[in-house]
Amino acid sequence: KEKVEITKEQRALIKLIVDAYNRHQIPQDVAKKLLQEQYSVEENFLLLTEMATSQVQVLVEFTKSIPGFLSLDHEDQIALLKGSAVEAMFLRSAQVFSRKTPNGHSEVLVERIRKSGISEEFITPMFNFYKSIGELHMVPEEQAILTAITILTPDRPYVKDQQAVERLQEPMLDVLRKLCVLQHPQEPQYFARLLGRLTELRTLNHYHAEMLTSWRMNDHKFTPLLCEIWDVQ
Ligand SMILES: COc1ccc(-c2nc3ccccc3n2[C@H](C(=O)Nc2c(C)cccc2C)C2CCCCC2)c(OC)c1
Repeated sequence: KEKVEITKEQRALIKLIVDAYNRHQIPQDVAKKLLQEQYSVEENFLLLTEMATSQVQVLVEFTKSIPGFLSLDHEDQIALLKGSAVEAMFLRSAQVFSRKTPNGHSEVLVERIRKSGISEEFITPMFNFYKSIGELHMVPEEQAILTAITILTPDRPYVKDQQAVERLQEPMLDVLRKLCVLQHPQEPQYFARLLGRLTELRTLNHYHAEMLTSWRMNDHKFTPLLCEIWDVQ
């Protein structure tokens, strides 16, 4: 049985990524806000665009802390951020969703999201994803490194030097694989299941623009940053 060991360098990499991930957290009060009261469809849409806008700003700061990212070609840096922002948002939403909200409250959260204004057809795939993330019971290290791996996806549109991105993603994949083996010894397939979530995440990418434009209200306003990141307006 191969003895899995995290090297000193890998421990330093984990610490660097986790610190950056914790440093750049958006106010987690969105779930609390949602539990407090029922908002109108318009208020929910505004809350969503505010949350998404601040999430993109947080994502940029987190990404800048990934070793080697700032040495990539500048246009490739933009392509990686643009290509992963929506996935990072859903990953973050899934983590907020599956965080231990006091029991009984998660039904309230589910109801609030169901009635938020999002079109019926997107609720099932979105909740399926949140549930599949929740079932993994990821530890914070895994969440932070999985987000870094999502950002460092070499085959995003318009990335020119994919090899350079692969060289940054590989050490992250290696350290995540070791973490999974050490944190979930009973589940040898845990690492594979974790990566499988990234595939599910990409499918949410396809719907996200329509999720927004089909929000049950008229004249959807987006911030300039969101127009950049989301394929809307
Ligand atoms: C594109 O369509 C989406 C995207 C995300 C959600 C979403 N899933 C959530 C799960 C738990 C808690 C809140 C959740 N959100 C929204 C939110 O803010 N997500 C969020 C963001 C955006 C950034 C950082 C962090 C988070 C949590 C609430 C926005 C206000 C209406 C209700 C959803 C969504 O719900 C209908 C539709």
